[in-house]
Amino acid sequence: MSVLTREPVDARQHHAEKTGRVGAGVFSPRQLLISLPDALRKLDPRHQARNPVMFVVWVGSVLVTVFAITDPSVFTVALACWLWFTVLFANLAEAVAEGRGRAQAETLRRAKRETVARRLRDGREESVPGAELAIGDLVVVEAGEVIPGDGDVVEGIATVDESAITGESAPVIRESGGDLTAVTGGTTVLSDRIVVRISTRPGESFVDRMIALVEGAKRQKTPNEIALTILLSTLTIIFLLAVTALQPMSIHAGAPQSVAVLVALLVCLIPTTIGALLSAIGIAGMDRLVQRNVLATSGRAVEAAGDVSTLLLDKTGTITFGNRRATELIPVGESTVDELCAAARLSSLADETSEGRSIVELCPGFTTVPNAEFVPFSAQTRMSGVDFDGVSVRKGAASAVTDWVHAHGGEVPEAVAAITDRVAADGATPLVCAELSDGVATVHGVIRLSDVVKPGMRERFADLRAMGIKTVMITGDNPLTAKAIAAQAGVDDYLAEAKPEDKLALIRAEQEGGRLVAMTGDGTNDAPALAQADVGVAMNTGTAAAKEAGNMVDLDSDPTKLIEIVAIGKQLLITRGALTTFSLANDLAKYFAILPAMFAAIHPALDKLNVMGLATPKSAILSAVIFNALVIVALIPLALKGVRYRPGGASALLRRNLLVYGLGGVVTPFLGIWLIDLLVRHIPGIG
Ligand SMILES: Nc1ncnc2c1ncn2[C@@H]1O[C@H](COP(=O)(O)OP(=O)(O)OP(=O)(O)O)[C@@H](O)[C@H]1O
Ligand SMILES: [K+]
Ligand SMILES: [Mg+2]
Repeated sequence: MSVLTREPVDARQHHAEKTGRVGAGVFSPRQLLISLPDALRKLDPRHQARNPVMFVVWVGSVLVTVFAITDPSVFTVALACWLWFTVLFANLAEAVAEGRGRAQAETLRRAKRETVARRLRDGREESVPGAELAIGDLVVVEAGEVIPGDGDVVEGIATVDESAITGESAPVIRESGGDLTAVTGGTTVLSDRIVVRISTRPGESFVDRMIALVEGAKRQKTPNEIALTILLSTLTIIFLLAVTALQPMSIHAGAPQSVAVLVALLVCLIPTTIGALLSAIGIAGMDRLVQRNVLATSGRAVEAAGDVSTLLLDKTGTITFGNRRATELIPVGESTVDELCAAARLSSLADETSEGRSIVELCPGFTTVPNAEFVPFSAQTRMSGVDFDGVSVRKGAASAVTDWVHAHGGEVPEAVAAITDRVAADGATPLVCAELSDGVATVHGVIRLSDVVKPGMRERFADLRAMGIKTVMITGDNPLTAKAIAAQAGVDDYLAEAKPEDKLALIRAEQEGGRLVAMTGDGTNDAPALAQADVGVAMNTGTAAAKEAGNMVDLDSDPTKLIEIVAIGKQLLITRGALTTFSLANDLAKYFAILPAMFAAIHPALDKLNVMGLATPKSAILSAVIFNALVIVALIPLALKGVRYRPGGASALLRRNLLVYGLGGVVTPFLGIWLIDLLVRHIPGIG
């Protein structure tokens, strides 16, 4: 089964082409033009009110426009225009960011086809529209048919084409039992026949939620965004008070200022750059995840990913390929290979897990057991088997079967421990097979389940270590196997014989230390832990319960995707920080442009502050406002693409960004305003 392998780079590019998803870094000026109508629509004050900083600019624009109409001059008209441009450019940033998601939503809508479902009722089949299915309904889907809704396969095995949602053309296998049961409405069955139990209401399906997500329809401010908005609003209020207080002082000094000039000063002082780009940065972060085939249900999860310090991965199917197969039978004591084979086969006849199926394949034969009562595998008991005619057969983890044999008064031969240790030391999983008949419990032998560590794991975990993230492997498997696989894969730590509640407890313990925990998983038994983790990434191949519990789904079902998710989260936080720094720093130069201009008439000494040698007070003020607006457009590409993130020490990164964006923020406006002034001074009535 190559279902879980991925050829990352080529496949993703191919995917981007196929689904029309634009690469995250690509930004073309054309997008600005396309998004213009949306940006104009966002001039609606109800929309502006959501962003306090830009709302102040909006109100200022209205005020200056009123003066430009009642008492027109070249200066006030130009000022009014550029104030409106400032608001428009901020809208444009958001509209461009949203526009990218809309293209993706369009592709997804195509996956939402009208379907006719073959519903099973009392053993009979009836045709109903896909939109009328209810949770719990059973539907039959055969080769060539579209799956009518999200659900879990409860019967059969089939290959499914999921390219409509993942963009990946290679078919995937979906089967009942085990951790590959989830199917998505809108995908197509390619071969065989499956029965699916519907798990979501129509209109709330996975594809519906994906569409809402990429369109940003349900986008809510994240906690960090809210905190930053409060900070920016506070600064805005302070500057508003300062500028208002300036007027009585100016009047007292004999140089009353026009409302237009006061508005210009205020707009230049308040943090408009970050205010304009904040929401675009958040949307772009989500978008970068979608580009990598990860869907997050909340922006909060993306942010948390940037601060994660511990990563929990399960072993089977995550670090290893997970298609554990029986490869060897080792009888012990009196038992022969044939006896072990027969017992192993019996205990696996109704075992729907891939392990169980592989045992039946390894031990062919015809067995019919009337009145058999099958005992399915559970992560709690770590055993599976069958009871019939007073005979019980069990196979399972060595410790579990040993306990079972002891409980029935039997003895486990000493050879068993040596064999299981040997098998486990290779990183394989030993299952012990035992039988209880006529009140006597006997061990038949050991089954070796082989599994292989995915390639490249060691390097990826080393990357995580460089990012300061600890990796912990958690597995239900025995300590020896766990140790062997942990060493092969290069994780920092491991927890063996973990039951679902142990996974949950481990996450809680890490979180108590104030650490943010990320976890990937696919099984129903992973669901509680996925829900508890700050970042819970469910594999798309996993069960519906796992996908419901987590706050992200990886369509590629690549557990190491978490490395990219963390990088995207970090990039989001860094971009926001860098542009905030730049925004606050670049307001500084504007004091030097505007304050001397305002008071040059009464305090000629202030002209010393006019270090840029700006032509006239009007040209100085207008140039500052124009620069303030243009810098927003200039930074849209950076806001969308994100500041580059390289794994490394956090303090080195902080120092570098302070230097680049802090110092850059101070210097750029001096240059920019000076250049704009060179042009503006030629406008009659200004220069
Ligand atoms: N079908 C099965 N029948 C009987 N025993 C099984 C079966 N599948 C697994 N086991 C035993 O139960 C143990 C626990 O399985 P479980 O699925 O909880 O964890 P795991 O798959 O080994 O690890 P992970 O948590 O990494 O997926 C296995 O290590 C194995 O010894
Ligand atoms: K500003
Ligand atoms: Mg498992």
